[in-house]
Amino acid sequence: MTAPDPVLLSVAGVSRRFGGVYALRDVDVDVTRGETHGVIGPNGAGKSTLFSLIGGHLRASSGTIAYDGARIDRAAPHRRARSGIAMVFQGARLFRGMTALENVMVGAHAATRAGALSAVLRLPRHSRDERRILAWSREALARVGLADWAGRPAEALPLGQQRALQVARALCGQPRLLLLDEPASGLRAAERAALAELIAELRTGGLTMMLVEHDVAFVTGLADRITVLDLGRVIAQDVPRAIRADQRVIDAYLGADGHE
Ligand SMILES: Nc1ncnc2c1ncn2[C@@H]1O[C@H](COP(=O)(O)OP(=O)(O)OP(=O)(O)O)[C@@H](O)[C@H]1O
Repeated sequence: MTAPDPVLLSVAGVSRRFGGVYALRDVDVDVTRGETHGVIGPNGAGKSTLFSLIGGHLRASSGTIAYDGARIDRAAPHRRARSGIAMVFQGARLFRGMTALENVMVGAHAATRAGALSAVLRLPRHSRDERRILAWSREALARVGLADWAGRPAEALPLGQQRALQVARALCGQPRLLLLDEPASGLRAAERAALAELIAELRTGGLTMMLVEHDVAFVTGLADRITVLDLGRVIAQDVPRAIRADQRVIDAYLGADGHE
C-alpha cells in the first residue's frame, strides 16, 4: 500500500489578473496534512485573493489548485465546502436574533444537504439529520470553549467569543482544511491570546489550517511554515524563524528591526 500524499492543498503557478494588474503572479503554495500554514504580506499583497481562489469565490487567470489529489480550480464554492474546505471570512457576520447554538446549526446545515435555508426558516426536516446536526453543533461549540454560551444571543457575546463562534460554525461541517482570514483583527490582547490558544488546540487535534494575518507575531507563534507575499509574488516560504531573519521579508514588510 502506498502512503497518502502528505500534501493536502497544492496551489501551483497561480496568477490572477484584474484588468491589467496582477493581484497574484505565479504563486506556488503547498499545504501539508496537519500543517498550520501562515500567509503574511503588506496591504494589497494578494492574501485575500489567494483565499478567494482556494475557496472558489474567484477563478485563477492561470495555474492549478489541487486538494486531496484532485483539481478543484473549476469547482463551485459549495462543492469545495462539501469536500472539506471551510473558511472564516474577514469581518464575517453572525446571525442576529439567533443564539450561539443556532448560528452554528445554520453553518452545519450549509455544509450538509439539509440546506441553510430550511434551518433559517425552521422548516420540518428529517429528524435524524436534525439530531446529527444538533450533536455536531454542540460538539463544535464545546471545541471552541463556548459550551456555556450555547443559549445566549450571538450578538451579546464579546468580540473574542464571536470570533470563536465563527470558528465553531466552520468546524461543524467537519472540515479537513480550515482557512482563517485575519481572525485576530480588532481583538484586544487577551482575546488574541485566547484565539491563539484555540488555533493551537485545533492544530494539536490534527486540523490542517491556512492563516492569513496582518499580525506577524500572531502568525509566527502559530504557523509551522509561512508564505510571504509582496505585490502578488511569493518572496519567501519557510519556517517562522527563517522568515523573521529573511532580508527580503524584512525589507518588504517587517521593517529594519524585524518587527511590523
Ligand atoms: N475585485 C478586484 N478588482 C480589482 N482589483 C482587485 C480586486 N481585488 C483585489 N484587487 C487588487 O489586487 C491586489 C491584491 O489585493 P488583495 O485584497 O488580495 O490583497 P491583501 O494582501 O489581501 O490586502 P489587505 O491586507 O489590504 O487585505 C491589490 O492591488 C488590489 O487592489
